[in-house]
Amino acid sequence: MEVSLDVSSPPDGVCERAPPSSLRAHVVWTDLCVNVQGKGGKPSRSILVGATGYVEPGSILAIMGPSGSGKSTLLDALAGRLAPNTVQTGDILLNGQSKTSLSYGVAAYVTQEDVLIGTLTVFESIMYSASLRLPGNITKTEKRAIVDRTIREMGLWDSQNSYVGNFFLRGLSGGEKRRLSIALQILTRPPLLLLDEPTSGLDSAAAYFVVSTLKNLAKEGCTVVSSIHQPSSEVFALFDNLTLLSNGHTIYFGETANASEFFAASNHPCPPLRNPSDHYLQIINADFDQVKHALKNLRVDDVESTDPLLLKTRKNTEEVVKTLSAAYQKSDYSIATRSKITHILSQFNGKAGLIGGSGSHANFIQQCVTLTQRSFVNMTRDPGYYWLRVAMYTMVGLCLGTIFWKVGFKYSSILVIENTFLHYLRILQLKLNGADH
Ligand SMILES: Nc1ncnc2c1ncn2[C@@H]1O[C@H](COP(=O)(O)OP(=O)(O)OP(=O)(O)O)[C@@H](O)[C@H]1O
Repeated sequence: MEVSLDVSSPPDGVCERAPPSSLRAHVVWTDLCVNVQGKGGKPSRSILVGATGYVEPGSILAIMGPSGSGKSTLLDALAGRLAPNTVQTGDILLNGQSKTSLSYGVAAYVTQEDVLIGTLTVFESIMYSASLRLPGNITKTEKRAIVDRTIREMGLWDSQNSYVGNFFLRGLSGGEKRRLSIALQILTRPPLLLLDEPTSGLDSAAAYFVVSTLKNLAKEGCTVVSSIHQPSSEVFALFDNLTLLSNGHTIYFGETANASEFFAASNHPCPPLRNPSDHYLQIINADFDQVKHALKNLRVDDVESTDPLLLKTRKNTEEVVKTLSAAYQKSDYSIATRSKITHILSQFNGKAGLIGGSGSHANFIQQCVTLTQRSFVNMTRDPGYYWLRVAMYTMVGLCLGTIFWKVGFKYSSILVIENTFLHYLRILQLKLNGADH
């Protein structure tokens, strides 16, 4: 996959639109549980168990864990967008107050799937989004500057005139689409930015670039929470805090740099020269049990010599997860997390700390004009959506039109039309009867 990073404008630059201090988001969650209701009398299933943590403006939190460990569930709970078949207990507080729903502009969420319009170029996608979401009172030049800066920040400068792409149209690579999705969300500099696997589909250089950009947004005062799969050691080191989940249980929450101490104290030290994030994930990923089993069946024992963690000496993951989770609950890291939460909440004691979004998006007319324009561009460029329909309706028009061709304007013309229909019906009936026999 080829990505073009605009090295002439490194991400650590512009802070013109950082959220003001009144719009900074301190988020804490305590004893957060999410259960999925069972269908047809089946018991409910826990997908997040007693998660406790915090994230502050200026810092970036990584949510890591094997597939199905509950990363997206935690992000969804923080964003208030859990599925209707789930039940949430525990507290999520935004600036000390219970968060029911977030005001417009407070939080932005980059989902795991890219939701983009394939017929627009990168520039158009960001420009239309800017017209819809930036305040109506900013000038065209300011808007253009914000769009250009966002394109540069996400390393999309060289491909700004490329189409996003769809079934009919070859467009951006998967990584570029991912960066465009992020660009659309950081455009408004939201106080709280949640991202579900923003680096999936990116190579290590592009992943580093994206996370560096997120880190710079955090430095501007944004609160960033991101789930991430298998980061390189350089990318991993960019995160300030880490929450490690396995099967919904918290294995670790705390400073990223302290995780190695915790694992060492729990008899799972990270071997020298190993990427720490790979090490933590290998220990808590039950899929490696199956790898071990499969390799044992294939008698591939010599793999043990290169990676003792994976084969004979590997303990059952379920046991390891239970031990680590219990060790974390009793550890100083868990105590430190709770006392930090108390400290954060004490800042908002008695104060109305719930931030409201700027609410400053384009007015109704501006939205209507932008959406109509975007829809027209989309329709005219999409052969499936527009041109095929034009062809289909022309054909239908011709078929119906020929029935009335030269029938005249007399009363008897109605009979001619009726007879024509009856004639067609008779042919149809005969054909059907013929098919029956
Ligand atoms: N609404 C739901 N209904 C039923 N099961 C759900 C629901 N949401 C999540 N789950 C289940 O909960 C578990 C955790 O899901 P989640 O999407 O949070 O995992 P994840 O760590 O983000 O995984 P991945 O890395 O593969 O995206 C999975 O087993 C998933 O099937």
